[in-house]
Amino acid sequence: MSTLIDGKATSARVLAEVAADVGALKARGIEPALAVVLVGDDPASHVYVRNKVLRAGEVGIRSLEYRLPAEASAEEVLEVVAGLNADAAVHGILVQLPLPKHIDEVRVLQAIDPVKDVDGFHSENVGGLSQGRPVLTPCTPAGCMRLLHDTLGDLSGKHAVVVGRSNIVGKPMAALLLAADCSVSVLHSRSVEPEKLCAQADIVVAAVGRPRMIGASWIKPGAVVIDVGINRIEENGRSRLVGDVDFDAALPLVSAITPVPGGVGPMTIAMLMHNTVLAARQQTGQASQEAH
Ligand SMILES: Nc1nc2c(c(=O)[nH]1)N[C@@H](CN(C=O)c1ccc(C(=O)N[C@@H](CCC(=O)O)C(=O)O)cc1)CN2
Repeated sequence: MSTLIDGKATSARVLAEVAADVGALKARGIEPALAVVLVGDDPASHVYVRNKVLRAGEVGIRSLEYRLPAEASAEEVLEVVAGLNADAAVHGILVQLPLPKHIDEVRVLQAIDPVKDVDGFHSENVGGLSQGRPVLTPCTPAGCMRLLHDTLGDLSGKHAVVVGRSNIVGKPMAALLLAADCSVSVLHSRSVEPEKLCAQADIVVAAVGRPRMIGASWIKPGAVVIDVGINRIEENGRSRLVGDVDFDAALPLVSAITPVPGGVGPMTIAMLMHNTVLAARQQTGQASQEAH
């Protein structure tokens, strides 16, 4: 029988853990604070930022919002980031992506102090992740790992296939699976016969951004499937969200699968709160032994 991996329930557990950690920090006089920088008027980004601020409030994290117009210059964004880097009362900084096209994303992300980089996108954190150092880890892949550990326990020796090689998901996901002792293959647009490779996987992580691209022929019976895709499509005259995996085709084959929505998505924001607490601990000398 196939299990549905419930990201909403798992994210609620993560948020409850974070709230307890925040309470412990506050008892020592430390109030974790997260600054969110939003540039432009992408409607989805506005929803995500609103949800980040809401979740922060729910777990007791102080949040600060900086909204800049779509025509803001890179220098204006960098000035905001520099101010937040210099503010000792701010422990986490995130710049919501995507940025407007005229702003060099890498330049902005590299300007964030790596110890406050709660998205884990700075090259210092990216490099640390691939070296297995305890750094701040990108939230979506960290959320996928939590779902995988809760589903399978030890991942050691499993063959994991990551479909997609983005900097935000595919590459850090591969690094985390490798750190968990999986054998990892990363498939991308130039891969030859990708479905044949994918059909050998015990674990499939789909992060390509193409609605229902991964069908039944890609899935080994009994595999665990984590669908990172969030694609809005029109179907039967209605707008709806679907993943990168053809859920209905995969369901009878898999041992467990994340739905879209309600799978990986809610984990992203929960792990952001988790990272903010880690960052606050590290900056105030309360660091735990926890890595990613
Ligand atoms: N600075 C960042 N920018 C972006 C990130 C990121 O991690 N850091 N990730 C995405 C957007 N994102 C968070 O920012 C995000 C995406 C999706 C969800 C989510 O909960 N999805 C729900 C469905 C929501 C809906 O109805 O639209 C789900 O899948 O159940 C949360 C956060 C790009 N930018």
